[in-house]
Amino acid sequence: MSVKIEVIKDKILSDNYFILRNITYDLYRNEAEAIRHKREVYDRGNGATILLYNRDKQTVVLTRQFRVATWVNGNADGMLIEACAGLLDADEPEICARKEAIEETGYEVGDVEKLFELYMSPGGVTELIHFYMAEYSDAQRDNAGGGIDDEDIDVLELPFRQAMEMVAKGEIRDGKTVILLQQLKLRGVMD
Ligand SMILES: Nc1nc2c(ncn2[C@@H]2O[C@H](COP(=O)(O)OP(=O)(O)O[C@H]3O[C@H](CO)[C@@H](O)[C@H](O)[C@@H]3O)[C@@H](O)[C@H]2O)c(=O)[nH]1
Ligand SMILES: [Mg+2]
Repeated sequence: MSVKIEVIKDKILSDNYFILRNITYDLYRNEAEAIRHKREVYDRGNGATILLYNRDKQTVVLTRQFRVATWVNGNADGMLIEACAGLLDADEPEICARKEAIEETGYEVGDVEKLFELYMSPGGVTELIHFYMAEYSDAQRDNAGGGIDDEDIDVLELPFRQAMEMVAKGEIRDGKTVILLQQLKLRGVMD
């Protein structure tokens, strides 16, 4: 199948902090007649996320913070449990993952493993997230974590089994975090 796209109009609706665009384009598929689409696209940049796990202790390190986007959409107190993550800004993805681990959880990890890069909400959000995991040890704790600037992040060290139960009960309901926990389960290194 060959696809051709001809952009008719590309308008910035907001560039207040991130960028919201409205793109009008003609989509030609298989030389057929054009279909005209008008779509809003939200560009918040790309990100990296990293799951820290300890095989000996059978634990993972997660974060908990207030997420206003979930609060306006049914999450009563707005608090969300997540693997640590952040926007790339000017960093390479692996550098970003390591930085976020130190800033948010306090752990300075050694080897990190790249899993994959996933679009998280392709209907309208540009974000591509780079996924990593890394083993951590108590000795790698450099600081208490908690984030930078106005971030106010709790660090949670949880038994892996409890984290999986929390997914089943709907207490962990962040997509990237569920994907990472399931990847760890698939490895067979956690009970
Ligand atoms: N002033 C202002 N600050 C903002 C705004 N949006 C975000 N920020 C600030 O920008 C920083 C973003 O923190 P990061 O740790 O880099 O990103 P994140 O919010 O944890 O997560 C991002 O990355 C993940 C992917 O790796 C994503 O899953 C997540 O949706 C998000 O994009 C935070 O200090 C946050 O307060 C905004 O609209 N206005
Ligand atoms: Mg973050």
